[in-house]
Amino acid sequence: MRTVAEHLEAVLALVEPLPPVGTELEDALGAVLAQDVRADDALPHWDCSAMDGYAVRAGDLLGAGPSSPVRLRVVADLPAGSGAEPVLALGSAARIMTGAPIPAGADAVVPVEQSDGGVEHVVLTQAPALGAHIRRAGEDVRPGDLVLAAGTWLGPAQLAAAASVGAGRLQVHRRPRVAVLSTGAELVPPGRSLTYGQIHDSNSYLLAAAVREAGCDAVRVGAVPDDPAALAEALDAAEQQADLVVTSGGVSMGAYDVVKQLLAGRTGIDFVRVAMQPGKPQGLGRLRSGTPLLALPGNPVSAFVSFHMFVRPALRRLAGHRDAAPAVREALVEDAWRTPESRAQVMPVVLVDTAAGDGALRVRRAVEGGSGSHLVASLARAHGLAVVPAAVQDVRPGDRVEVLITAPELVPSSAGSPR
Ligand SMILES: Nc1nc2c(c(=O)[nH]1)N[C@H]1C(S)=C(S)[C@@H](COP(=O)(O)OP(=O)(O)OC[C@H]3O[C@@H](n4cnc5c(N)ncnc54)[C@H](O)[C@@H]3O)O[C@H]1N2
Ligand code: MOO
Repeated sequence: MRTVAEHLEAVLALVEPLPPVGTELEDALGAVLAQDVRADDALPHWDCSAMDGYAVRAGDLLGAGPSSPVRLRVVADLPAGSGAEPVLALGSAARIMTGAPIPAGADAVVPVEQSDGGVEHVVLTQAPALGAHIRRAGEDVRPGDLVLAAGTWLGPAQLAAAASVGAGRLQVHRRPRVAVLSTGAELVPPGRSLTYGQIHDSNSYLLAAAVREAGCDAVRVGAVPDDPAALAEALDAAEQQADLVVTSGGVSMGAYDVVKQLLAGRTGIDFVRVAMQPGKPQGLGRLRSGTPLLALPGNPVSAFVSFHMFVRPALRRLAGHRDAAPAVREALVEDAWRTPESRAQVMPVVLVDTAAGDGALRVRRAVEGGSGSHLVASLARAHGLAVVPAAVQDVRPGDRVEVLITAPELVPSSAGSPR
């Protein structure tokens, strides 16, 4: 048996970041940058006002106050976007709006609230400090600064940073495309009725959705029967249209384990046992045209766990993330359970509110008494997966575990921030 870390390394060796493509900023959400973004210009571009008010020479207002107002001539009106370049002589002011460039000669801004709001002349009742309410050029970014480094994930704030330095198009790693298929003679699509012995295919929905949630495109091929010829045909089609093929089922010891039957003899494909519960049997390798394949076990919880432990990191690497490991959070365990000997255990858990007030995340098993890899409907309750190392045999209340949050939207706000 190989360790989780060894298997993850073997999985990651199958994939590389996808090549860069040019994209409009608008379409780049969730992609990973394949270029550095630098600023040509300073940001702010020039000294500008942080308030709606009057640009002044502070020296004109020494001693100004509510009982000693000072009257200045207003020589310009400067809305944001104004290209005017007035010069303030002694005894003058410019009406200025937030974001407009500070005129030459001005060295402070007095907010409109400290004035009579005059248009030709203004009466000011405040002596501003030198530089008051002026945003300085280059405070945010200096010319030539690195704004976003290659490898950065692009969320809303990152797109705004790119936009602010004028980058309208970006080079990003192409979004991974993943073909998902499940295997099993017993599988029937949801929406159709079952005969005795049949079940509904949930894994192809589970895995396609997990792929999409990870920011990738999924082609859900659906269920393929336990027939090697049919599977060969489906895999040939899948590998032509995908950067990665993910299957579920048919990798264990059964007489009809079709994935293993078809692929076990092929060079470049291995079927291995990973010291992990659930998710012990795993297949991996390259299909005929070199497309990587990850063959996950068919039990739904095993497939879900395998996705988060192995497929998700592979997707992150394909997508261009420098760090393949998704973020984990440390949590305190509330209940107790035994774990299998010498195997890491990945337990579906919920985050709970204990009103302890110490800010720590606390978890309990999502299913009382069980880590059964067939408990697919119960899996829907879980907020995350606690990863218990192989060396641990007993998990006790108060123990610390690492938790991969898988459903942040389900976590009640009283349980603390899941992210
Ligand atoms: N003799 C042994 N039997 C089994 C072993 C073993 O070591 N020796 N390992 C067990 C473990 S652990 C797992 S995990 C499973 C993995 O089996 P397969 O990957 O071959 O999966 P299947 O046999 O095809 O299915 C297992 C289980 O999951 C259900 N299933 C399959 N696909 C779907 C789907 N798309 N949607 C919903 N449910 C699905 C299937 O009906 C089975 O109940 O092997 C153990 N056996
Ligand atoms: O390893 Mo299996 O994945 O326990 O159910």
